[in-house]
Amino acid sequence: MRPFLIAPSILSADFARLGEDVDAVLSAGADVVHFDVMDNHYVPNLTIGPMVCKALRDYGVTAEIDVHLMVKPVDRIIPDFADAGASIITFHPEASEHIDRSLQLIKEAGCKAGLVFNPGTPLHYLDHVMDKLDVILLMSVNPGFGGQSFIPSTLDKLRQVRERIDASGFDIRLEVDGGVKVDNIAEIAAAGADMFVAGSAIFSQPDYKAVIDEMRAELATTEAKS
Ligand SMILES: O=C(CO)[C@H](O)[C@H](O)COP(=O)(O)O
Ligand SMILES: [Fe+2]
Repeated sequence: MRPFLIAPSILSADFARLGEDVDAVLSAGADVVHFDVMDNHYVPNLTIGPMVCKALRDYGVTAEIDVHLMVKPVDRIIPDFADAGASIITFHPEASEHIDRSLQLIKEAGCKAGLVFNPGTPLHYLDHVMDKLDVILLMSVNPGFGGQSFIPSTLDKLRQVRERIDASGFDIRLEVDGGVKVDNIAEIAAAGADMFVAGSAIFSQPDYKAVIDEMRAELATTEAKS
């Protein structure tokens, strides 16, 4: 399995000083910036768009930016995020009229592409697009808000997707998003995830490095077992 990646969700960052907060979490050892885009239509919340992504790039953020689109429709906003410096763009298949086309648009724009599955979304959307995926993101909460509790049935879903990825032979990251914390990250990794979004668990603490170090220590116990 590939090295574990920790991706703080900036949904829980301080929006009044976003550049500094993103710098701080990256300096604390985070790998990827998870960027939650909510449209008050597909999900009942409204957050940030391409201008904020570009502002982070202009501020000097060079880490990968993982744009999690919780929007409907999907396609129109893809080129804007690519131009704004997104590295990875993921979307929810039920929010797209044409999943294959949306994936192609992301790739043509030069970004890595992924599908996101809500806790109740079936995995059959993977059936004919595995060759086009760089990331599969399993939501472990219902999308729309940070600070929710991890839904335990996600562990079984992770195991199923891990099997599908391994059987496919494709190089696909398995990302998990929602309620990830120090005390459950090892179990989540053991179920097959290799990329971990954590918002409130990191940004609610004064010392980001301490939390990220604790997460890595937990992940190391999983690595040692596998
Ligand atoms: O996509 C999301 C919500 O829709 C967020 O990325 C997610 O909830 C992260 O926040 P937390 O770690 O606090 O659960
Ligand atoms: Fe997210």
